[in-house]
Amino acid sequence: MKDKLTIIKVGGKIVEEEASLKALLADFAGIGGFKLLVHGGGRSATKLAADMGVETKMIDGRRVTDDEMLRIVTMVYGGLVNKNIVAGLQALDVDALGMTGADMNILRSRKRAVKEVDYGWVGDVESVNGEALASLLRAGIVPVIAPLTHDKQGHLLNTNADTMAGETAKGLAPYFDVELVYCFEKPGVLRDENDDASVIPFIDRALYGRLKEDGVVGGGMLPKLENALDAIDLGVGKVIITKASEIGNMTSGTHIVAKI
Ligand SMILES: Nc1ncnc2c1ncn2[C@@H]1O[C@H](COP(=O)(O)OP(=O)(O)O)[C@@H](O)[C@H]1O
Ligand SMILES: CC(=O)N[C@@H](CCC(=O)OP(=O)(O)O)C(=O)O
Repeated sequence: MKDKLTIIKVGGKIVEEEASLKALLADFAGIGGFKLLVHGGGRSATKLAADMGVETKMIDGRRVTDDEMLRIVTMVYGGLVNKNIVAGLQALDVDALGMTGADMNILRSRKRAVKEVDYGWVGDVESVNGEALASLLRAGIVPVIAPLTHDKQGHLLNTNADTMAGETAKGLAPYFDVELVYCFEKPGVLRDENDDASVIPFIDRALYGRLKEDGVVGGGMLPKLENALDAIDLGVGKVIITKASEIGNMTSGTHIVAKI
């Protein structure tokens, strides 16, 4: 039997506020066994960009990343957000190691081809060095991964943090029994975004198609659900989308399944 590994993805709204991040890190520190954290920080990047007079453009939950925006996201994700999380976890006696996809070549990607949209310096993941991550985990280290990848030609690429989490989970599935938790500020995927009691308990690919068509899910929820469904199809044992305060509770939130 494989050892259990818990992968937590935490995004923008939680990481940008000191109090919610602190609470999340304390809950993460309390998770037993092997664990890994993938973080976003989209909102912090948008804020810094605005302070610098740089406009943000998002399409289907993904950031259009020109030269200037790549510099901003590298500073925010690889620097500010990542290192604050690492310091916070070290204070809780979690032996965290902050990494981007370029470090140890853990996530290599290819610049997204221009079709209807030119996303600029955005990477689609091509390979995950699961072995390197597994050896870090087995050495007692807790990787903290920022949403940046590289193309092995010297370029960093901006990569959606939900994709980073899904790809990391798939890359580690041969080594561990992986549970992937996407956490955010709401209690799960909601039928009515303004009603926290309307959590959809199970979503499979067919239901996702209908929810997207009906406009029930949109924006940042699209990459989350697409990556969650891919992870379930490719060997990840369990995927849930839930509230940040519920990361230790694998029965909460929305469960992503192959078939309802
Ligand atoms: N049906 C839905 N249920 C819950 N959230 C939804 C739904 N549809 C769209 N969303 C939006 O998706 C957002 C989460 O995606 P995102 O902002 O990318 O989060 P994060 O940065 O935490 O990953 C929510 O804040 C919400 O506004
Ligand atoms: C290509 C792309 O969209 N990259 C994302 C990476 C950060 C992210 O996903 O952050 P959250 O999890 O906080 O949304 C972006 O720049 O917004």
